[in-house]
Amino acid sequence: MKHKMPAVIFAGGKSSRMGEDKALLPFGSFPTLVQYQYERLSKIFEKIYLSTKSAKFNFEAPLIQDLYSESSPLVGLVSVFETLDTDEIFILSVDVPFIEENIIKSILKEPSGYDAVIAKNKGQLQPLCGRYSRSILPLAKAELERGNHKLGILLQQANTSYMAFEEKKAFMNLNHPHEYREALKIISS
Ligand SMILES: Nc1nc2c(ncn2[C@@H]2O[C@H](COP(=O)(O)OP(=O)(O)OP(=O)(O)O)[C@@H](O)[C@H]2O)c(=O)[nH]1
Ligand SMILES: [Mg+2]
Repeated sequence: MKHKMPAVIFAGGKSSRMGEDKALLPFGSFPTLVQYQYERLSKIFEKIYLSTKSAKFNFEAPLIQDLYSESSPLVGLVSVFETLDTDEIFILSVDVPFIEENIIKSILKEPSGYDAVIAKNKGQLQPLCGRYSRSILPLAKAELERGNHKLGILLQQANTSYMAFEEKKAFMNLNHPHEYREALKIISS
């Protein structure tokens, strides 16, 4: 059975390190990385939204547009809770194509009651792979108003549960062109 908690793919960044919009890069057998992530999450979640600044995608999917002009995942997070009428969401970044179903499912199994349940891989925080509750919104909004966009700091202040993983590849993050090229080799092998 698919999970009722909505999932949101964050895909509204500037991709300044990639040099072109990474959400729209071809990936695997899909025309874009965002569609690849969307299809994978569709196996787990009933409903998936795309968090973005603009309607830039070439396939049908529900969008949540940013309500603020600054650029950061925090802007996406606040906009999601101010748009959707839902208590909890699962967030995944568009640029982690090798994230595994069992990682997501183990995060979903954690009891609720936290402001956030976030993956930590080899000690490194993965703020865009985790569950967020609406209870984090006042703190998130205050940080946004202060211009402090660091999710790590928000999570430190919140009642956050961290789930430890020791994965080699699953959290590989595509920020630079060489990381995209490496990911293309992995997906085609
Ligand atoms: N909705 C939304 N998503 C964002 C925003 N800024 C970043 N993201 C997403 O958050 C995720 C992680 O951000 P980064 O890896 O830093 O991506 P980025 O900001 O596009 O890339 P850089 O410009 O190289 O930092 C990516 O999936 C981005 O698409 C934003 O302002 N709004
Ligand atoms: Mg960024």
